[in-house]
Amino acid sequence: MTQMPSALTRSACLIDGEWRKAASGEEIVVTNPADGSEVGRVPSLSAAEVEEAVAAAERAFADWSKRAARDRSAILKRWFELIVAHADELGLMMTLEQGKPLAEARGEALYAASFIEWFAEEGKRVYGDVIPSPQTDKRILVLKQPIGVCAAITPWNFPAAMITRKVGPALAAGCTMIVKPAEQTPLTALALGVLAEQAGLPKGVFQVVTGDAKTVGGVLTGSDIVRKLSFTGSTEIGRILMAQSAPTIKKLSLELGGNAPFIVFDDADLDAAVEGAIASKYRNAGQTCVCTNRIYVQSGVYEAFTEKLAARVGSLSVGVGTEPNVSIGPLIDDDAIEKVEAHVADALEKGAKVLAGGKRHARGGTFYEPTVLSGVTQSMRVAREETFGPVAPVFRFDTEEEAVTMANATEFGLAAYFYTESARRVWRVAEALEYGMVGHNTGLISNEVAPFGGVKQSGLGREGSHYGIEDYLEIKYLCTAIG
Ligand SMILES: NC(=O)c1ccc[n+]([C@@H]2O[C@H](COP(=O)([O-])OP(=O)(O)OC[C@H]3O[C@@H](n4cnc5c(N)ncnc54)[C@H](O)[C@@H]3O)[C@@H](O)[C@H]2O)c1
Ligand SMILES: O=C[C@H](O)CS(=O)(=O)O
Repeated sequence: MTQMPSALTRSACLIDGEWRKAASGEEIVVTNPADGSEVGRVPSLSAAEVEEAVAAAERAFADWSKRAARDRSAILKRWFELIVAHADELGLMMTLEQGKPLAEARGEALYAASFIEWFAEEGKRVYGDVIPSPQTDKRILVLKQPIGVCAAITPWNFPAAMITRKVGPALAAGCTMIVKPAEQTPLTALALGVLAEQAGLPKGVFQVVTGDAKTVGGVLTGSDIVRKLSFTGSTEIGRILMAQSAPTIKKLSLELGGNAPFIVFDDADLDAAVEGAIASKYRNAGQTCVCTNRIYVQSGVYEAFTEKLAARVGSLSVGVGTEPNVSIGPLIDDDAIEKVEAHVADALEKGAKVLAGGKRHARGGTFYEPTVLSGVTQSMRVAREETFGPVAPVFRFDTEEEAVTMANATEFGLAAYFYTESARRVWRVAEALEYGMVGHNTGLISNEVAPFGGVKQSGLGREGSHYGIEDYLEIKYLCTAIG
């Protein structure tokens, strides 16, 4: 049985520079989605213990916010280097608690590290403004200052990157951060805490708390000391947290659900489009917020594209993430595979056909065959709901206008993709798609330098890029009389 790397594994929370268990002794068991085996345990903290972390973050803010950006940057760079140096161990931890194949998991560790490296530099370029005054005896300046104590609540599908995409800008800006990871994948978050300590982050600057989501979330959203909440997860929970944050007027960053369309026009490079669809659809077994959820193919190439896609999908290997050459790991839990099954069943009942997969994998558990459905229509659940699994429903369209209208027919607006060789069409379609991020002739758009985020009910704000640090800063206007 593959074990968690002991040097990075903690069964305690990081609070005020100490590794602490819950006074009650209550714990949350962490299991491997591939076989349900226990891979670790973490504390189930009480509200009072989370409050202690909030108080520690406030104490740490006094010094951390006043340090020179260059000094904060130096510590963040050491953290970056340690994450890179431990990418193999962090990858193994993610495979064991989240299920993704080792190669993907190690890739996520490096992706997570890239946000720390990026914001270690961005923190040194938090510039203000000097504005020409309308009065000659006054000077007008704009300062940017760190918000203060921040909290982050993160999802299970990217146990490392969804944390560093928030903690990197927060700490670079001079804020302090308390993270509540998903109950399914807390061990990776705690491992980041181990490396943060080794990097020299002062106590209280970065803390990791685990426990009942409503209990921990209730403290983090209800405390007036916490001035900002950054949440990544479902739109349903995002609405709840937004409402809970209202009484204290918290600044919010919300990275929520998606329902990405993938449009293939008649003039597309079909082989490239198939590879792009594979990359976008089946990454993390389809469990990413920017995964293609609907594939729209123009009539002239519908049969050719679906035939190529089905053949390619048939070559994807399903297995335990620690095994070699595995493309598709298990889904995170029973609820996840039951939702995938329900979406496929609904589509088939309404006339769709299975071109590949279409059922649970012979390995059992939460393994599902990578699936391609043809003959899909807007009346089916896969058109309206985020499947969050390895299912590619392929719709047919005739005109560009029809494709864009169907692509936009959702309350979500995170990512969209389209393939065409027409330069004129690139501008028309990219501007018409109601999404925060658009990929043209590519199915992979995520990196640390670009603004990641959605519109409509996919969220608020942007992460990564030079925009990402703005959400952790307050603008102060200074008017000084010199007469
Ligand atoms: N936009 C993005 O960048 C992005 C990235 C990853 C995942 N997601 C979305 O997240 C969803 C899947 O992830 P998930 O299942 O972990 O989402 P989720 O919303 O169920 O959980 C996300 C986090 O919220 C916590 N949580 C749940 N209920 C809570 C409550 N009442 N109070 C406080 N915290 C609570 C969970 O413990 C977890 O830490 C999908 O919709 C996916 O699209 C979005
Ligand atoms: O689930 C969506 C995350 O944001 C993952 S990624 O940033 O697209 O890799």
